[in-house]
Amino acid sequence: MNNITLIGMPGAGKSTIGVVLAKVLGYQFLDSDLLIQKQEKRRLSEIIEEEGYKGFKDVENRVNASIEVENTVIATGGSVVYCEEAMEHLKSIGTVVYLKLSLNALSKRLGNLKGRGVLLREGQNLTDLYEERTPLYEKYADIVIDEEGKDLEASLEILLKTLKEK
Ligand SMILES: Nc1ncnc2c1ncn2[C@@H]1O[C@H](COP(=O)(O)OP(=O)(O)O)[C@@H](O)[C@H]1O
Ligand SMILES: O=C(O)C1=C[C@@H](OP(=O)(O)O)[C@@H](O)[C@H](O)C1
Ligand SMILES: [Mg+2]
Repeated sequence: MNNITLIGMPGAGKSTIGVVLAKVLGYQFLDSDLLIQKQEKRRLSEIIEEEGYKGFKDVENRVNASIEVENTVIATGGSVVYCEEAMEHLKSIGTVVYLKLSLNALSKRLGNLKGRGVLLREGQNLTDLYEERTPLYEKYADIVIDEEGKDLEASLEILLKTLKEK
């Protein structure tokens, strides 16, 4: 199926770039974080607070693994790469694009991680998270887009060019 799924660290621009990409391609746009909130009738922060780290991942896995769409840009939450079943499903319904940004650039872009609802285990910081997740983003990516030093327009341009060449 002809979908494009965006993965990457929180703050990489999955939601921001995703909606513009969908417009340019004439696709639908789906933010799977919002789908989780809709299905659970709770905000992400409430799910994390009430269900804990593992509970949130179970919800995230279930919701993402159940997405059935066509011609859609799907912006995922940064933690979806922990969900094996969901990732295999997303790979089976389209192209997975990793929006890659250095730790340095991300830390400038992101404010308070907890306040943003980033899924952190006890004692984990942004560096730990980056090191833990980078191999997973790379493992699942069909395409890697390096956003370093690029504004939104430049990132979008290279993404469109890469998709066309594929
Ligand atoms: N080149 C860029 N591409 C995408 N977003 C950018 C860029 N530069 C700055 N930003 C900002 O970074 C943030 C990305 O947030 P968001 O789209 O919510 O990311 P994600 O969904 O990956 O967590 C937004 O505030 C956006 O304005
Ligand atoms: O990376 C994370 O741990 C998370 C990122 C959030 O989405 P964004 O990646 O869109 O910020 C959201 O899914 C959730 O709060 C957990
Ligand atoms: Mg997002």
